[in-house]
Amino acid sequence: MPLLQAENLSKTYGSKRGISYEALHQFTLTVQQGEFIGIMGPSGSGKTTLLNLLSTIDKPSSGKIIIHGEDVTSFSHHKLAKFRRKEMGFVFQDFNLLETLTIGENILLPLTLNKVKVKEMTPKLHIISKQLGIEDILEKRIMEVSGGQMQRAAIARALIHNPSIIFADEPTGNLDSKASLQVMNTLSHLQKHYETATLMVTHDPFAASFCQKVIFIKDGKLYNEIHQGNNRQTFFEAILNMQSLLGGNIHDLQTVHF
Ligand SMILES: Nc1ncnc2c1ncn2[C@@H]1O[C@H](COP(=O)(O)OP(=O)(O)OP(=O)(O)O)[C@@H](O)[C@H]1O
Repeated sequence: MPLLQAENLSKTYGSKRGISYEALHQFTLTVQQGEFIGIMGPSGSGKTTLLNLLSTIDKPSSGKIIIHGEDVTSFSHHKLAKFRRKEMGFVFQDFNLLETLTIGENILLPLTLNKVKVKEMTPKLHIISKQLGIEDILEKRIMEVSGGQMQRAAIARALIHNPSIIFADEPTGNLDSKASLQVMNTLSHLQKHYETATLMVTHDPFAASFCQKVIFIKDGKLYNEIHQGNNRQTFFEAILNMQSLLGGNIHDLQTVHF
């Protein structure tokens, strides 16, 4: 059974003046356990809309989302919130870490919200922070660490409760190329290690080259999908080609060191 199945998802946004806009049209997608999928497409093509629907943050206008065999579109608000806390992890472009907490306390948040006992939390924090190379900064606050360290802390927070799926929205959007490489290396290594499916929206072909598969969206519909195969450099070039077919951004054609 697939981990997630989205069937004929459509989303129409309405405005107060009565003008409506269909951002996503009958979109179908299957995600297997542990799969790492990139979502790309021109600005306004519907990527964030799709991520918000699949992560149950927003409701589709029509269509179904089945996760672990359950139709989550029929869940109550309360049941969805609980389901998200248990099954999902989130990584954002601007890290979304709380300034008043230390890095360690930020990473522990999902366990705190799930009411896990303190004595169970400590070993989990130790393991995940070591895997991400941030065990020395757990006592520090957000202002005292680099962007790359913040994003690695956010990845630790997304993984610490062993979710079945991570949703990442432009995780390298605020990072320089060295930090992007570190973040993508650790994210792809750990999602494999924990068999956590990962859906990542990105404009960055270098980040996308770490995925097993990239789907391209145009005008709210699936345009194409390409698979990594064995060579990340070749996959990166295939992503660039697809982006130029779609009218990609010239800034994406940067020099990348593999
Ligand atoms: N709340 C909303 N109300 C009305 N229209 C919206 C709303 N959210 C998004 N849209 C429209 O839906 C379309 C898809 O938006 P979406 O944010 O999903 O695109 P995107 O591919 O993520 O774009 P970007 O790469 O620029 O972030 C756009 O035309 C956008 O203007």
